[in-house]
Amino acid sequence: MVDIGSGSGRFLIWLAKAKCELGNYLGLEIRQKLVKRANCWVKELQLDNIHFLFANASVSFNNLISSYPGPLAMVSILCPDPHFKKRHHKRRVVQKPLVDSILCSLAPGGKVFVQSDVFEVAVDMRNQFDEKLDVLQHIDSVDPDISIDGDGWLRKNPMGIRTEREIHAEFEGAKVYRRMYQKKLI
Ligand SMILES: C[S@@+](CC[C@H](N)C(=O)[O-])C[C@H]1O[C@@H](n2cnc3c(N)ncnc32)[C@H](O)[C@@H]1O
Repeated sequence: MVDIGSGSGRFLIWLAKAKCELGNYLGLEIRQKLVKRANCWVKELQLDNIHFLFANASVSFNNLISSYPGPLAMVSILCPDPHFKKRHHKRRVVQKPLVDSILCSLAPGGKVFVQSDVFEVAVDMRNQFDEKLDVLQHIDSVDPDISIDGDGWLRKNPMGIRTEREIHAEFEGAKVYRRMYQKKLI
């Protein structure tokens, strides 16, 4: 699993501890200090199934992942930086080339999980992944236990582990908008 913009690493470290049977976890983060600190925690916790890499995912995702032997089970992009100003939207991490690379690297049945507490950013991510509904399907059409609200957002975090930003946003009373997709089997 790859978490893009892993921040403090909280989410991925908890996941790697809780679901060690599921495989390997890689966090990509553009802030080197956060990467260093997260890898220190990994060492202290003696986890051998997780690593954080200092990388600009927009530029390096494809290269990094193509050197990994085997397809990905999941890619998450959780509360990415919003870059509110219109002229800065091109700095948002979810752009067409990244979406295409993610879809290429996912195993059939592999999942993409995106969320944001900023509605406009969530809609932007949703639009970009909804454009790929020939390859992907939204998880509510696959898993009857998944509940979505009237606007198509997941009612709760399906991973059961929250990110740092998510905790902060929910503590402040904000809604977190979530979508999860699964790559079709054929
Ligand atoms: C708002 S924080 C959210 C962190 C974490 N996902 C969470 O939900 O708590 C966004 C993170 O993405 C990182 N980031 C932004 N652009 C990135 C890029 N192109 N590649 C990798 N990380 C990036 C930022 O440094 C920051 O740590």
